Amino acid sequence: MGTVVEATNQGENGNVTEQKPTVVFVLGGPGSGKGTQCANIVENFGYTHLSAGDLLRAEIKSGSENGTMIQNMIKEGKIVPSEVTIKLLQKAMQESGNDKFLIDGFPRNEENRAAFEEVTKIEPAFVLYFDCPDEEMERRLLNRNQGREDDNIETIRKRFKVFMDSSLPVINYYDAKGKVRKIEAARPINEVFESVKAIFSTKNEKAD
Ligand SMILES: Nc1ncnc2c1ncn2[C@@H]1O[C@H](COP(=O)(O)OP(=O)(O)OP(=O)(O)O)[C@@H](O)[C@H]1O
Ligand SMILES: Nc1ccn([C@@H]2O[C@H](COP(=O)(O)O)[C@@H](O)[C@H]2O)c(=O)n1
Ligand SMILES: [Mg+2]
Repeated sequence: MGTVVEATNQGENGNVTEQKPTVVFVLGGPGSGKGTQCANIVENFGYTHLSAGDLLRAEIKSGSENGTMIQNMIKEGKIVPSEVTIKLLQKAMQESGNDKFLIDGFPRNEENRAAFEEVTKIEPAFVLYFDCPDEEMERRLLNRNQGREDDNIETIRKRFKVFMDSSLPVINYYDAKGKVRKIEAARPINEVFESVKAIFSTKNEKAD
């Protein structure tokens, strides 16, 4: 993704190479606490938090030509085509001025994963995975009260199924590459963050 990063390196052969941003994918079921913990990570570790879901909701509000399609997909708990989401992520990365990103809720399926890799050539430094039982996630979502159209029991069940069928395989893909850092998420927020801190304090932040 030539447009995201302006910094360059001189390689051993004299070629000028791009310095890629550090990307951490933050995954986990709906309501597992991704957004909550990302806010803590931003405060403590200087990352920029990009929630794919938040970017899609902002796109609806902006009056974009894709707005109705995105809204319908979110209402059904379905995954928006990668092309749309990746463009929003790329734009947000460029505008941030940062080179360290928590990409929350992405990649959500194999199509997201492969397309991001193809378009950006970025490999995540690691994948933070919040593992939480459905009953706890359901309780949290039904109590969230942020006016989200997808926080109703019917859509929540669809989102759980999409997570199991489409998102878990992505986590398994990265697990096979030794990139997954799994967190037990069904604990109080501060306890979860202690585990998160331990991961970000170890030397596994660099890309590749
Ligand atoms: N460890 C926790 N214990 C209890 N409640 C929590 C915990 N973490 C987050 N919550 C609450 O659960 C709700 C969902 O959390 P959050 O929005 O961070 O989840 P999420 O993984 O980003 O969900 P989504 O995928 O739907 O965006 C929020 O109301 C939040 O305050
Ligand atoms: N990569 C993604 C991420 C999200 N969506 C859609 O947004 C909904 C809400 O996402 P949250 O992460 O905020 O829970 C999700 O259910 C999808 O409909 C997407 O399509 N692709
Ligand atoms: Mg969230």
